[in-house]
Amino acid sequence: MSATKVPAHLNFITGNANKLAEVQTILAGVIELRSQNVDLVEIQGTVEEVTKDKARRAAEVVQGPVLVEDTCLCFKAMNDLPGPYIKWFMLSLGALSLHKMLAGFDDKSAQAVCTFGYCEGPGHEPVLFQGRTDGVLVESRGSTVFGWDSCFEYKGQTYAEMDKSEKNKISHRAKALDKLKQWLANKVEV
Ligand SMILES: O=c1nc[nH]c2c1ncn2[C@H]1C[C@H](O)[C@@H](COP(=O)(O)OP(=O)(O)OP(=O)(O)O)O1
Ligand SMILES: [Mg+2]
Repeated sequence: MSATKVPAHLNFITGNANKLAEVQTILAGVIELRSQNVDLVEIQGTVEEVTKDKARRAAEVVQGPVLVEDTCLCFKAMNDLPGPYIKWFMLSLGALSLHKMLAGFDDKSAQAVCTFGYCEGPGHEPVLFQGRTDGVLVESRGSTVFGWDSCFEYKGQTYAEMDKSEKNKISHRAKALDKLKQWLANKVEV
């Protein structure tokens, strides 16, 4: 694999305004963040495969360096499904019914997984940065503005019940971005 150069700015390709807002906040003062809204095809596979493919497609579309991100919600009782397919369950069930997916199971453990992929350009191998946060799936509590935030409880509070600044300290996304920041700071070539 050829070495990936650490970029001077990032071009975050996403169709999700809530993700973008969190990433902007977390990376403020660290690196310049630009963004483009591109609806990318998402393949089936492991989250690593999905994110790498997303990064390669985005790099092809913009013909340059890109950052993408894929978010999973994994239920222990379902051996980590829905995982990368959580988006489709959210679109069908909505935040108010999502908890019913585990109605038949005692184990409500859930893990939020965020995987960023940075690709230097068409033909380059993407670099991945992943963060995971453990919680439980609960009946919706709090604002339903952002995906399953109101259904994912961490230490007694759902993501939707926390202040944004609190979520951004412990979230799957913050943990993944910590790794990205380290990579930027150390200028480690992967
Ligand atoms: O922190 C989060 N808190 C609550 N819900 C979240 C979070 N992060 C993503 N989500 C939702 C959005 C989508 O229903 C699914 C991930 O799907 P995912 O393909 O990664 O996101 P997306 O299609 O909305 O945007 P993108 O254009 O970046 O692919 O989980
Ligand atoms: Mg998506």
